[in-house]
Amino acid sequence: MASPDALQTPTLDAEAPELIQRVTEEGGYAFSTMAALAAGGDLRAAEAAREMAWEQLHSGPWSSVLPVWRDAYSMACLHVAKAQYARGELKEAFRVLDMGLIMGGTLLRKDLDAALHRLSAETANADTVAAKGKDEEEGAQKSASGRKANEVDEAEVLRALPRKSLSCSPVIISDSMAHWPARKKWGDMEYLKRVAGERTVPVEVGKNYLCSDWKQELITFSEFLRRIQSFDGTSDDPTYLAQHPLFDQISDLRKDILIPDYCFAGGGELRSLNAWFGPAGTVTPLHHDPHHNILAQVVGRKYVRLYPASISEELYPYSETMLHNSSKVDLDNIDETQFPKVQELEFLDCILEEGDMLYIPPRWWHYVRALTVSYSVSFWWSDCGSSCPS
Ligand SMILES: O=C(O)CCC(=O)C(=O)O
Ligand SMILES: [Fe+2]
Repeated sequence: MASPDALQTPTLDAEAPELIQRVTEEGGYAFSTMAALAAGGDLRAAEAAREMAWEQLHSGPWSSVLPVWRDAYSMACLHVAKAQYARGELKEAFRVLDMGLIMGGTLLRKDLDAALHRLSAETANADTVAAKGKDEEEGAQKSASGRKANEVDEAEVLRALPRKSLSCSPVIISDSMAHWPARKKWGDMEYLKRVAGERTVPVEVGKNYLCSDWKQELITFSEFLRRIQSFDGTSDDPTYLAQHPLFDQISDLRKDILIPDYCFAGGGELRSLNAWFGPAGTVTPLHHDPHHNILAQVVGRKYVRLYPASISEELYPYSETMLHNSSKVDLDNIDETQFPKVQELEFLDCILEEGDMLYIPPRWWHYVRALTVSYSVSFWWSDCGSSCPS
């Protein structure tokens, strides 16, 4: 049951008049009227305001959405959640606040976080028990060189990468995260359900993001964990919580990880922390990123294949702007007529074991396949000009 006192929203209370003024200047008269009613606790007005802001967020490409509408969306979410909370509708309030964090602007983030914190504390003792499943383990198979990426010769590649300090080459860093609380806690589904079960997260469903039937969904973390447990690799497509800033969204999970010191070497600046959680069989197709990356393997194992930035043209990057950092080559099923030389290209590969971190230099191509249920965290950072040669 919700406690009688309301969810506190100090930033909203302070910023509301100016925010409403700015929305009105952008023509959002109806929104402003509804927001004013919502401030008095009117749930239907709050929902109407949220709908209006949602429409604005979907009125064109994301980059053209005015920031004021993103803040307006957060504002409406806070009003909806407050009204739901007052009615004891805690699950609904969780979802709405998470939507505010995922889709909204930065202005009211503190209030969204504080409200979620309050809800989490109140539901901490809720019954979250469910059957614990077995991790799916995909056996690595022996094969000749020029093998497909899903045919891993474990003996050959295991720990094939050199172990040394960070350089311009990929390197595995072992035994550097034993002290992370996540290493002990995340193996326990009940813990994850307890701290994040009610939270809404964006997930990807499909073979991989380059496939036509790939889609995105918003589901609760509990539902996500249920899908991981029940995924058998045959009937459905895997659900992948991929490249999501989960730790900005769920502060309890952020407490479980530590930023590796390497990310600050050379005066670098941290760019993003992302979660990559999923069942065995998720694939991130061959692509490259502009930043330095430490991919930390907290739970489970992953196969990673890497090609240097210097051979980019031989990997047939897409020409479209959105996909220019992805390769047209499907490493799981290489089309040899279209890409005859790819089999001959040299690559590095490894199995990233639980507790390992992999340093991936900027613009190095990488393909990643989960061999078991897998929870990884990536840390992207930029340096100050002394970048590795491409
Ligand atoms: O783990 C994965 O599936 C992909 C990770 C990745 O591409 C990255 O960290 O940049
Ligand atoms: Fe990547």
